[in-house]
Amino acid sequence: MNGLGNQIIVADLRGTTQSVTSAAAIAINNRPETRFDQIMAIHDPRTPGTTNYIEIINSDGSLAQACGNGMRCVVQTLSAEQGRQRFTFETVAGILFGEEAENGLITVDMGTPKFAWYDIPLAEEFADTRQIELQIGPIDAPILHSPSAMSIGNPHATFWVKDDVWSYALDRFGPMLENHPIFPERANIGIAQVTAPDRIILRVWERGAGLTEACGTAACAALVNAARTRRTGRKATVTLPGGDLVVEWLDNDHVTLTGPAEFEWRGMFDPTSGAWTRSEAA
Ligand SMILES: N[C@@H](CCC[C@H](N)C(=O)O)C(=O)O
Repeated sequence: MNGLGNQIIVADLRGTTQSVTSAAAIAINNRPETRFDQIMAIHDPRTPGTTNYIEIINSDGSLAQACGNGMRCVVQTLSAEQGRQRFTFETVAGILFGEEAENGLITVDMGTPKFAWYDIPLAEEFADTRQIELQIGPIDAPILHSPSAMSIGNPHATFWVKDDVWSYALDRFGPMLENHPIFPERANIGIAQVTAPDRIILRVWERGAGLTEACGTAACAALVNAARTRRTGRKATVTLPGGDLVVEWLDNDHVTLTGPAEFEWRGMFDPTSGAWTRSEAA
């Protein structure tokens, strides 16, 4: 599937006790026809009252706590299968809600943001994570500096720029920033330009996946970080290379993410041979 242009594999593991191993994820991603950003593995529910347990695997084989675009793909998959629109999921980060609207757009409630340095987590104490000390480039003329940091289940840093987000070599800076010692669990790195109180342009280097067409949790982080630094209001359209997402930070502190999700093809994966059999195109 794709969630606004990024490649998502939705793996149906219901009725099994299997999970996607790190080695299997790397092997699947090494095949050009099955490159992905994340695998969303759907499991049977573990907690009463939830629809399914969802496991999230990055293309480098690491586990992620949250994935906004992938969750929309999961909602789309289950709503096409079951004819119902509302779902309650459990992930390692907690309980999430997802809903498909009449117009086909999908909204996921991504839960509440966390700002304390130890919750993000950061390696050292910062009293105020709206602006942390981190920069790249010459000390007296940094190229990127003073990002806002937060967690929306997974760790994010949003760097603010006034000019074109495309003029920054994110493919070069991304790996350095993702793996900077200030982020003990690594981090997703966004470069954001606020163009109006309700509009943000965003590019993202994803932890464990690299440059992406779209990252839902980074869009949530950009809006929340923009609102808490008074750059925007609490609702904005976030434009990523793959298209637009609408993010809202509600009065009850939850953050919602709305956007599309599309099928590309369905198939069966044989873990022994590593081969896919395509059964149905979108
Ligand atoms: N593509 C995602 C985020 C996926 C997880 C991320 N790479 C991480 O490791 O935290 C999204 O749409 O939110």
